Amino acid sequence: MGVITSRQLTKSYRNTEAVNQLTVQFNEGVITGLIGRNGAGKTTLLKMIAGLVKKSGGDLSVFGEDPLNSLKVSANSIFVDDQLPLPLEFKVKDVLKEFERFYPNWDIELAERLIRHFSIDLDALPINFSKGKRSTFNAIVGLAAHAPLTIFDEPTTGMDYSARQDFYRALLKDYLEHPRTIILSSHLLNELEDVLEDIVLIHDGQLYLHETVTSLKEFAVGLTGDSSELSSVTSKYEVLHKKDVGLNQQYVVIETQLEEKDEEHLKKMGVQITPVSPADVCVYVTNRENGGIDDVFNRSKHV
Ligand SMILES: Nc1ncnc2c1ncn2[C@@H]1O[C@H](COP(=O)(O)OP(=O)(O)OP(=O)(O)O)[C@@H](O)[C@H]1O
Repeated sequence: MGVITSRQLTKSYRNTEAVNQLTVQFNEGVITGLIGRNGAGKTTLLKMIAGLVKKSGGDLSVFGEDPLNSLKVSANSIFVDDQLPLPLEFKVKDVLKEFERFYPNWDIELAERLIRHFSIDLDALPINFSKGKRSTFNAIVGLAAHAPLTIFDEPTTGMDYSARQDFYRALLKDYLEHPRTIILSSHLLNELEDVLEDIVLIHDGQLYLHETVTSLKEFAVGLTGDSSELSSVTSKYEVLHKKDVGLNQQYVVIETQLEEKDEEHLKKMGVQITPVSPADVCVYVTNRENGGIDDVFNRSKHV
């Protein structure tokens, strides 16, 4: 079931269509990753969902209501990014106490346990935190709120690898204990694969794909081998990505799985067949029109 549905949703800023006629649904009780290149429209979309930004056109429904100025949406959701607006004089312990008033499901015990785990001082002023510490603190608040709709906009900005791994683990464990709808925007899909159930990929404000992580793992297949052998077979498939990897050798990524007879033929010809990670699929799908970075250096394409 879709807790959030948009139809032809648009947000324009002067000459930019940050979100462009986007029709998408986020499923209830699922952790969805919102993925997209820089400027794809992720933050704009998430802010519209949280009721923080006004749409320019189309329809958006969150818990059955237009989220802008909706008490139902603000009472049932939390939006976490790298800026948690707090009074300057608030210490960590003040924030934890204060949030109890705003979030009916606020889990102070979980917040305190996570604060201890991440070595955050209860008497510290969040305003003085380093970038990574601030993100960690905001992420803790986002988890402990146990809001039915929890939105994390690039929650791990500045966190070191170990803090990120701990956050993903905490997110998953807490979600299993308290299932709810979680949307998480990130550039680090390869780190998140095991946490996410669904992936929504947007590009230029539009929906590119909405798949489960499981099906995205089978979305494409990578082939490495002799260029002419490969082109004889791959011409009938949708090629997502191609690059030279040696003398007359290529790596080609095709959409969908190979037909059995093609697979047998390629294997006989010594072609290596490998899975393509969801993170790479997202990169290849959104690079389709621009080509890869190799094309920038391929002078013959620019003459
Ligand atoms: N307040 C604003 N005024 C003008 N343009 C804006 C504003 N907010 C966003 N944009 C533009 O809208 C587009 C989408 O921006 P948005 O921040 O939603 O992308 P994003 O996917 O979150 O990017 P990133 O991954 O870099 O954070 C960009 O071209 C951005 O410059």
